[in-house]
Amino acid sequence: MDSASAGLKPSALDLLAALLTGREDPEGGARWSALAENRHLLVLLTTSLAVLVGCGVALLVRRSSAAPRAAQAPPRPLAAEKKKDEPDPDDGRPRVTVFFGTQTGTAEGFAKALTEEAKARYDKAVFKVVDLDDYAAEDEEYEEKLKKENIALFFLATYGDGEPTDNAAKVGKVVDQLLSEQGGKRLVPVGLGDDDQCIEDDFNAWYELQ
Ligand SMILES: Cc1cc2nc3c(=O)[nH]c(=O)nc-3n(C[C@H](O)[C@H](O)[C@H](O)COP(=O)(O)O)c2cc1C
Repeated sequence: MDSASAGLKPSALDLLAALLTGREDPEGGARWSALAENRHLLVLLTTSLAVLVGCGVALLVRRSSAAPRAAQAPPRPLAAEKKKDEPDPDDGRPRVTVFFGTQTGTAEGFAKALTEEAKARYDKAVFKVVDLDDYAAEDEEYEEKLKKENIALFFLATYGDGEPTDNAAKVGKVVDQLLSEQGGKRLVPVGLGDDDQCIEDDFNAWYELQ
């Protein structure tokens, strides 16, 4: 039994139910007249209804607009990107730096070929191929950094009268002397190639000696 049929004034819920269902029952007339009598309650109910509908629409809009944005910008991986000059973590493994000085890519190609082969053979060492131009900015910095190298290999092309390439200009001609001055020990003999013949054969001949 609802409040209307009990002869009581309709409750707010009764009125809301009537509004939502649009029901016209015998007692409905009494409900609507009660509504008309209480204009404040009517305003309150319609405002509440509008707010409810508004919240629902806002929720739908937020949900539908949030989905494509998430698809456009996938979350970045949490692991921090390694900076270019960040030192490698010292995990006790031998470190081999393979430098190249090149003008047209030949020396770089040999440096990378040897590194790939060495990586496959010695998986306990860490190999790094380095463009000499990117290694340091000043002569002193080259010396300081070279002192800290563990094992270093150099692939250097020469031009003119044995001149170094542009990217190796700072150390190319003096690297051998520089390293021996710093107490470096020669691990493998110097290999010389002559492009007038077949430089790949020269490289392979040196490589077979190792
Ligand atoms: C203009 C020019 C000058 C060169 N001068 C020399 C030289 O003096 N001594 C030498 O051994 N090779 C010389 N070369 C050969 C290069 O060193 C050789 O082609 C080398 O493989 C190029 O290496 P890159 O591609 O790494 O720069 C010269 C090549 C050119 C094009």
